[in-house]
Amino acid sequence: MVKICCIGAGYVGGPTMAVIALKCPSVEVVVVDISVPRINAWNSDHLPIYEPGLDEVVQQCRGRNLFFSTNVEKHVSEADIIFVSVNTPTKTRGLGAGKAADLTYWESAARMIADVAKSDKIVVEKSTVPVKTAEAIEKILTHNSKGINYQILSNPEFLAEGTAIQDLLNPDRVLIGGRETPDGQKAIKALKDVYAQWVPEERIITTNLWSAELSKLAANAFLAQRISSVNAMSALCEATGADVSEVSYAIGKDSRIGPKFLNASVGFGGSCFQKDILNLVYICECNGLSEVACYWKQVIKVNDYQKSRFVNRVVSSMFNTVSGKKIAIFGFAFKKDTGDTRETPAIDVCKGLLGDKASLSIYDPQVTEDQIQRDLSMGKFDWDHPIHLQPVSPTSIKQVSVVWDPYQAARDAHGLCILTEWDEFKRLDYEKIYESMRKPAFVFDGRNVVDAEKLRELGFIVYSIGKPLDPWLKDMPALA
Ligand SMILES: NC(=O)C1=CN([C@@H]2O[C@H](COP(=O)(O)OP(=O)(O)OC[C@H]3O[C@@H](n4cnc5c(N)ncnc54)[C@H](O)[C@@H]3O)[C@@H](O)[C@H]2O)C=CC1
Ligand SMILES: O=C(O)[C@H]1O[C@H](OP(=O)(O)OP(=O)(O)OC[C@H]2O[C@@H](n3ccc(=O)[nH]c3=O)[C@H](O)[C@@H]2O)[C@H](O)[C@@H](O)[C@@H]1O
Repeated sequence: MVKICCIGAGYVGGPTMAVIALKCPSVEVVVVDISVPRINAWNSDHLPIYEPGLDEVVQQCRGRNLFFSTNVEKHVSEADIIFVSVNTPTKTRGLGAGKAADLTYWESAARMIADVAKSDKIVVEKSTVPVKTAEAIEKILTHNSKGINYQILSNPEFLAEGTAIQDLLNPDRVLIGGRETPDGQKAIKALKDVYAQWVPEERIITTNLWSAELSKLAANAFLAQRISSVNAMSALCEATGADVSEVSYAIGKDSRIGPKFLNASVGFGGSCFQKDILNLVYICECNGLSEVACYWKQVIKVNDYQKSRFVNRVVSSMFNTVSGKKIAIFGFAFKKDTGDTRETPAIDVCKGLLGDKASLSIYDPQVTEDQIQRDLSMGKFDWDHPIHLQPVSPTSIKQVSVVWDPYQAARDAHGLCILTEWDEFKRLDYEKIYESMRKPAFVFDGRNVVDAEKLRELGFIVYSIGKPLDPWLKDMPALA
């Protein structure tokens, strides 16, 4: 029986291994982590992450050929294939701070593998890493290899949160990079055999190591660039009276452009887009490609611009001050169908409003008060370290309350900001919400989920990203 061990039971390690276990009943899969609470949660009825369809997959396989354990060394030493899916945050100190990937967790995992391995191993990079990481890992593993043969493969993950199970069951492609030696090719085949149990052969792409590593960074950079492009257009739409949804539809009909990923928003979030682009920028700079670095940096600058543009709209529309005013925040997760708040645009928007002394009442169906308070008090990039290394108990911010009911969040509020596109926000009783709010009542839709015209008929003043402006807002221009 092939034995797989995955180091890192997070958003990638957990779902990915669950699907491998589901589709490969003859493979034993053990997911290990240094975080005891995380592993306990994986072994309970309340999984540590919210992902549609995940519970069912885990229920089918757990205890059969899928196991979760904190006994990292035992399972690593017994495995034939070791996936490494640990955090690769942005460095906050020292060389490359604010840009380069922090490979502390990767390096410690590699050193541990070297310490405990007693047989040949295929080590698979599942985390997103800088190009040439495999070379560094190879050095760590082979430096004191005790005659063990290590093959390093790059097998980046392309799943998106909220659709992870569907993405894993039916991926556009699986990418495997390896050495072009006979041993390297043998290792590629071993991993390919695992995926080939359910992924059609033509969707399994094999490349050299550096192409696979770079393809992951490039894919995220291209995706994020698309959002920054449409968000940049949204600003121009507001200035000219064009409607960004109509523009997106019209350009998306061109088969060379395509319709996906063209939704204007308050900005992209998530644990990876910003981190991976910063990493790409750093690699370009290290290779003397400053023009290329500047090009990609602009994607993040436009994203930051979009978030501050939104805050400025809120403040300027409400007579240039939100001091002491209650603002309801609908949605805190970085996108719908996930409880993940890493790098969510809601953090920057809330901080911007708090900076203008607003008092916030936040509702998100999947995010807890503790998480929101942590996010609003954590330093930049701190969120991407293992949970036991994050700041412990944040001092809670008094102007922030978190409620489990959107109607309660909106009661007596002057304005309402929609920051996540949860489907339920489309179905709320906005008449009831309007009645309970202070007047004039404002809605700032950062995701274009509500029907602005209907809300205007109810009496709201509505701002929708990239849409023709409400006459009220036209008179109150917001400069970012
Ligand atoms: N979240 C996502 O949707 C995607 C993430 N990625 C990449 O995958 C990697 C992992 O991301 P996530 O799963 O989101 O992170 P995560 O933070 O959810 O999970 C990482 C886990 O690794 C554990 N860990 C860290 N060092 C360890 C060690 N030495 N031994 C054992 N466990 C250790 C942590 O305790 C944590 O539970 C990152 O490089 C990320 O860029 C790639 C594609 C999608
Ligand atoms: O490397 C990663 O971590 C992953 O990053 C993204 O996945 P994810 O961040 O989970 O979610 P996306 O659906 O890509 O959304 C990212 C952000 O962009 C925003 N977005 C997305 C699409 C769009 O049209 N407009 C828009 O503002 C979302 O609301 C969200 O805040 C990529 O889509 C995955 O392929 C990749 O594996």
